[in-house]
Amino acid sequence: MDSRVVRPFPTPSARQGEAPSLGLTRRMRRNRKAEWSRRLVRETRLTTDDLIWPIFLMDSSEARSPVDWMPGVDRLNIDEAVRQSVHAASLGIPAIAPFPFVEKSLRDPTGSEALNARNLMCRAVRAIKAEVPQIGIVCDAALDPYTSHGHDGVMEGERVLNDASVAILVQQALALADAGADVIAPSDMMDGRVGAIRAALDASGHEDVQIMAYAAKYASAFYGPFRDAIGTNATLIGDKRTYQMDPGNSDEAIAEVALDLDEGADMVMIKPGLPYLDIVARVKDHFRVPTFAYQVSGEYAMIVAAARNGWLDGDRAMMESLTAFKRAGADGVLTYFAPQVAEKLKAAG
Ligand SMILES: NCc1[nH]cc(CCC(=O)O)c1CC(=O)O
Ligand SMILES: [Mg+2]
Repeated sequence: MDSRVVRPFPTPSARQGEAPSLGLTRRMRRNRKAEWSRRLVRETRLTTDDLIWPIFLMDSSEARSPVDWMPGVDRLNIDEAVRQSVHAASLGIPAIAPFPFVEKSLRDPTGSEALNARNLMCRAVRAIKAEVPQIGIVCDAALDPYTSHGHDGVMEGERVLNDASVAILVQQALALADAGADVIAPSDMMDGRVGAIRAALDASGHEDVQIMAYAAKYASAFYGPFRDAIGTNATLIGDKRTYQMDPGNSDEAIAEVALDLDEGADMVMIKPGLPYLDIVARVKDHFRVPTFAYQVSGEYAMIVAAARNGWLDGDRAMMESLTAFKRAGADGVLTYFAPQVAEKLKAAG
């Protein structure tokens, strides 16, 4: 050990000037002494270009209805979703990711409403594209908003079927692409769906539609508030552990990402976000491809709930958590905070 660091500590009563100097060569605090210097040495920054904004859609004459488990987040009707997309584009947010709250009467065992070219998602995508063509629209491919059992695929008894589900997801993806989706984001975790969707998109003139694969999606408790937002907390039977990943696994995430890239994914995603930053870092280091993370509903709810109790500074926790995604290697983040962050970054200049 360096002898300089074993000197006796100055007594607590000693004032700074009177204390014997530790004689340090390197003082890490020097670069932190003022804001200009902290700015100069900062390694990562969050920008508006890093944001994808997930929004919730509903079929309603009301413009908005609050999501109880996500304070500050509302479901939007199509007109309001268009207005909010205009707002997001004006703030410079590159893309939105709509999710539908589907009427209970439209949910059935096979999620057939997902294939309806006039369903809520398809109508919203068309309306947004017509009004704000410059904003990217990332559309989820999964059946859970549409199935009476709340699973992302179709079932036989207790089992969620893989290949039969993929056949339907492909049709759903085509309906979304026909409506004008820029990116298809399969969140279902069936095996082989990226390749099947890619082939079908290519065969139908949608070569330019990108795929953002929810490649490493874990069976997580942090999706709770999302299931309130789209009404699957009431429908879901059992859990999703036979298709979403086990939270204990890391090598398996590498295998999942490798498969999705081989099958044609343009971008990959890790989900949830903050509890899985090790996976984000590992995937980015390993593959060097566009890598995204989803700061999911439960992460949003934790920050907002604590902030509303006065237990933490919500704005700072929001910025810090999102900067952490960038530091871990994410190229961008899906976050319910997107418009707040964009406003804040704009105000800061
Ligand atoms: N295909 C379902 C889906 N797509 C996005 C989320 C969660 C997003 C969030 O919690 O914010 C989920 C939930 C789930 O798998 O049950
Ligand atoms: Mg997979």
